[in-house]
Amino acid sequence: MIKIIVSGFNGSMGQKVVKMINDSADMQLVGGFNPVINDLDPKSYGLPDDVKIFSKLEDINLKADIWIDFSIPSAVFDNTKFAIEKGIRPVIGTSGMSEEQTTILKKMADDKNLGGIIASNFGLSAVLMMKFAQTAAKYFKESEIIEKHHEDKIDAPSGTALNTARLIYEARGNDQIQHSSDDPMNTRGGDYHGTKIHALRLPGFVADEEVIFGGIGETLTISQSTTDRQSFMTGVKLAVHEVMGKNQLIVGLEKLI
Ligand SMILES: NC(=O)C1=CN([C@@H]2O[C@H](COP(=O)(O)OP(=O)(O)OC[C@H]3O[C@@H](n4cnc5c(N)ncnc54)[C@H](OP(=O)(O)O)[C@@H]3O)[C@@H](O)[C@H]2O)C=CC1
Ligand SMILES: O=C(O)C1=N[C@H](C(=O)O)C[C@H](O)C1
Repeated sequence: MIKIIVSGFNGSMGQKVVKMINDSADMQLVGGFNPVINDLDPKSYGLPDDVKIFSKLEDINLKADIWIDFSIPSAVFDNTKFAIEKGIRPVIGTSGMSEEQTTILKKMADDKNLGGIIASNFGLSAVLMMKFAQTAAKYFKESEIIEKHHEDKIDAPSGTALNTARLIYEARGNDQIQHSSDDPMNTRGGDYHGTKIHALRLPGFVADEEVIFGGIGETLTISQSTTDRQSFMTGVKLAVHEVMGKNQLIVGLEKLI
């Protein structure tokens, strides 16, 4: 049985993850973490009595195999550091970590031979979009990204958009167009590794992304649309199983599928 703690267990994603665990024969929810709550009674969240709810990292004293994190950008680094220090394999979906923070966490986990994953997106359509964009990047030197999310999303641009831009950059190698600085009205988006990113936050969206490549006399658009957060659960479940057999921290679900 794979014993799991869910950080952000009562959020939009956390609730889907809790259901996914409860529906899986080989997984067991042992703990939930959220420092914003006062009520530590599992029954208040519709959870069985044997699930322990924590509001302080230092109180977490459970034996667990996996730490799943869908919390907030400002907390995810410390949460993941805590899990790695405790020898709990991190499966991290929370966005907003810098490349430097990811590098630090990867080194910490790798030094302990601890499996884990940080994935900007657990959805199949987004992961395939990133893979296709990597292929297209070899043939088109210019690209821009438009990402569209619900109005409650804290961070911009999205982790997926940043990861897409980074993968495009890696695929191009040195063959990279350099952009001049942003125009004064800042209507041209932010530049990340040579790809401009435009972030929309509007009611009506869950999570969409378009990667647009421009060439001489032609454009190529790769787009994906998320209409239900349930779509992320296949990837989260796969990640949980995969990291149980790994001894390093993987960055990106595209490395596993
Ligand atoms: N990788 C992927 O595939 C996906 C990633 N995400 C990312 O996951 C994160 C969560 O998204 P979503 O569920 O929509 O957001 P929600 O706001 O619905 O959920 C976040 C939860 O975390 C709680 N929380 C606040 N502070 C902390 C903390 N320090 N530690 C643990 N939990 C905390 C919040 O509590 P309270 O509400 O009480 O403040 C809330 O319950 C975001 O960063 C989002 O970008 C989302 C979808 C897919
Ligand atoms: O906040 C969200 O909703 C999502 N966040 C992730 C991101 O920042 O890319 C993944 C997906 O886009 C949904």
